[in-house]
Amino acid sequence: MAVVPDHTEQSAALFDRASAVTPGGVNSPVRAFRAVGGVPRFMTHGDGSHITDVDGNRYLDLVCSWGPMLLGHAHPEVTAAVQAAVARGTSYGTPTEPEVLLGEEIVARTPVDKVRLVSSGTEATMSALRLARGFTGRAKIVKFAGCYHGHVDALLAQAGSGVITLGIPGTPGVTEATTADTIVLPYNDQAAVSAAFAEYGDQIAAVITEASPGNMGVVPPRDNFNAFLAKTCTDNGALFISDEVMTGFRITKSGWYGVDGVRPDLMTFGKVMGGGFPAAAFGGRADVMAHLAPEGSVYQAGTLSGNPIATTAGLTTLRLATDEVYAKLDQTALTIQELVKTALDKEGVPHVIQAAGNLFSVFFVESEENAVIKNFGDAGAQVLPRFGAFFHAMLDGGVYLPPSAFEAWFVSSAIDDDGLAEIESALAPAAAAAAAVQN
Ligand SMILES: Cc1ncc(COP(=O)(O)O)c(C=O)c1O
Ligand SMILES: N[C@H](C=O)CCC(=O)O
Repeated sequence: MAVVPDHTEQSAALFDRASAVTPGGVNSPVRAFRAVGGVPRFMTHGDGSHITDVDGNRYLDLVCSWGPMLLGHAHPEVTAAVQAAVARGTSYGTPTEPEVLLGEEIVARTPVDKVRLVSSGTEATMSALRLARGFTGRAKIVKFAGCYHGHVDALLAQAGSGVITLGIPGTPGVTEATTADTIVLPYNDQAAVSAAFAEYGDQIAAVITEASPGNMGVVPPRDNFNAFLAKTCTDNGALFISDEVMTGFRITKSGWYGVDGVRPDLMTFGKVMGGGFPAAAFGGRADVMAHLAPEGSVYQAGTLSGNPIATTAGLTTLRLATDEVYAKLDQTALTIQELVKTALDKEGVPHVIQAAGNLFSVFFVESEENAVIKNFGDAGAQVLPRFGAFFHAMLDGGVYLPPSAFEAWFVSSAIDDDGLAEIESALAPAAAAAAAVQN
């Protein structure tokens, strides 16, 4: 059960101390509550569907560490496997069996022939780009506005997630030279892609896209956009890179690939495959992956890559993520969407809920008439103060949402009927709070 938050003194005190030693008081900008205001909550522990902060407030968690905690917090089998692995030793800088097992699991679940393990989604996309450039001998990369692929210099242009949440137009420190070969196009816009290939076709190494974007809110591909991208790349000798860091092993056993079946040349993974530890991966066609060192000459490396604790946590998580788990995640996500819609409709708050499998988000639009969020521009046209009011009322009601209107909501299989009831009772005052905000 959630404990309705009534104290935040300990979080406030820790935030002050954190701000003295860390920029903005956080180690990743999206945690800072900047877009919604208020004190970020410092968590001490999680159990199943809930997380508890230093003041003893207990929240039903719809962030799930931004995706990884598919099975909920402190799952007993994951915890036991990790404890056993830690007792054996934490890192050797040599190959180990768990990384082979995790690699096999990824290859079995997805269309990649070969996979290389890294420690973060950022590393995965950065390495996939380098490999694509090394393989094709070309420099230019196409990305889409509102897609976020981690904080890779060349991919920060018009990025989603914290970049849009904080309204950062471009990132100082990223040189013009670094982004000179990045072509940024509107998402879901086939004509724009065709025009870019007409102009630069023989210079484009790769198109990278979130498999189904979740970093400008959830904006699924329309009209077979991924299939169109894959074909356009093939026709022009470029590689199609599908970033499944957020969607991989979450939306289905493989990811968004399990929904649209479009086979990319390269894929990137992270989040769920680390089971709450830093593990990520990129993989793809055997002939492309063969260009990677030590087999080929495109260099890529990592002291902690394939770390035995992270790979044990990821492998145990994936093995527990059965068809039944995915069915439950889908049903839970559907029920929450229905609850949100009922509450907002009751208060007459215009909104659109968009989903990609069990990932979804709520857009507080000005009017519901013909409202579909297709791209970054549509996502940016929300009535943002409504989200802030809604977010804080949910938090006060014991439900922890992403503190941004531009992020997906994540469910875990640990959410039960009691958890759904907690969400339902938080929603009534939250919808009223959103309704009270004048446009
Ligand atoms: C689609 C996508 N790609 C890449 C990343 C970067 O992953 P990480 O934060 O592990 O570097 C993220 C999330 O941060 C993401 O959502
Ligand atoms: N939207 C980001 C990843 O998906 C959120 C995680 C972060 O940047 O801390």
